[in-house]
Amino acid sequence: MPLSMPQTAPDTLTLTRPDDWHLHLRDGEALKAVVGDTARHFGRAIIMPNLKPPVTTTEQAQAYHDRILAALAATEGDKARFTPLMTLYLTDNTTADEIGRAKASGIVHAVKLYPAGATTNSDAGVTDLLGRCAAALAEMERVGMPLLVHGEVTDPAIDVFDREAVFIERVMQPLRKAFPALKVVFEHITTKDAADYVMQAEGPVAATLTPQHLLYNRNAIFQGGLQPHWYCLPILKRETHRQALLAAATSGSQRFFLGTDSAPHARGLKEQSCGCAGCYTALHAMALYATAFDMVGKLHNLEAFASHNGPDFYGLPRNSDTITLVRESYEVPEQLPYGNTELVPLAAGQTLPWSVRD
Ligand SMILES: NC(=O)N[C@@H](CC(=O)O)C(=O)O
Ligand SMILES: [Zn+2]
Ligand SMILES: [Zn+2]
Repeated sequence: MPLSMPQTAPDTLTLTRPDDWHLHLRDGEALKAVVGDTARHFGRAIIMPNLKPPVTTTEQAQAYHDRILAALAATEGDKARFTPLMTLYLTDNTTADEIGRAKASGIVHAVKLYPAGATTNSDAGVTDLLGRCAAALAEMERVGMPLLVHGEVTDPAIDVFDREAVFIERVMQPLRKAFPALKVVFEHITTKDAADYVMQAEGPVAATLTPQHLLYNRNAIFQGGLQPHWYCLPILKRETHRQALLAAATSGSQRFFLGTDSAPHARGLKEQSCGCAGCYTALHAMALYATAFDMVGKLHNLEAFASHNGPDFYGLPRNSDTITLVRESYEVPEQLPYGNTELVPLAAGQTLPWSVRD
């Protein structure tokens, strides 16, 4: 066989233990229900701060961190192994001092921008980034604290499918011009526009990609009827975007890494007249990502995406142990317990070609 022929895809794949760089764990009973799913396969996760009320101070982040570890200890999870990496929710009132405290804490690893009104629990979000948050951003740039961005404009005149692309010109470019050394992660990108922007931008910019945006296009939301469990924000886009995202994720570029955006909502809150946005993937994220990488013959680039690029960008050590993926079918459960209700995972009832050897 000539050397240039693609290698036959393997049936087992051992990789450095991955991390999840974008995760919603919620709080209380919901937290207890889901934290074990992430801790089973991932070493660390960046914990989103969009609780009610949001996590806006280092003190609140410390308390939330401790609740996560307590919830983990109360499940069968291994407390010593999983590390929650905390974030602060940026508001119009976040001070440079608060950024200093966050940096000094050692447990807060990033600050999250939610444009006000863009997504779940974003009411307290930022109304005017450069106008209101310049002092906080300057301090973040100075101390090397990454800004994580939900990149959608909220202008009602902009079509919901165009909100990410318009965000690049209206917010991302002015932000990066004003703070060129600020580390920025364009979270859960969903368009070719965002993938191209991140690939070509100068300076410390990266992006996370979810399994749903690599595997599905917007047809999934309407397949045979309205499918609320495929509804998340930013919303799934057309097939050309999915292909561009999958190409970026599997390219080997260091700028793209794993962030599930696993976002649990009780079944009843998704299956109602006004359903919540968010897909639950913590349980089977690695099986979903392996399926996506395998589809384009790029399993050999999964380890960089899942386990290397994230810690390298954040300036953290890579994990030292491993997990093993096997080409054995995995049946996604129809539902999972969630406090006194239930949770429907993404692709519930379907069979995936890959699973994690537990
Ligand atoms: N992705 C989602 O659709 N929902 C997230 C919020 C977010 O990440 O935008 C949630 O908290 O439910
Ligand atoms: Zn978001
Ligand atoms: Zn999210």
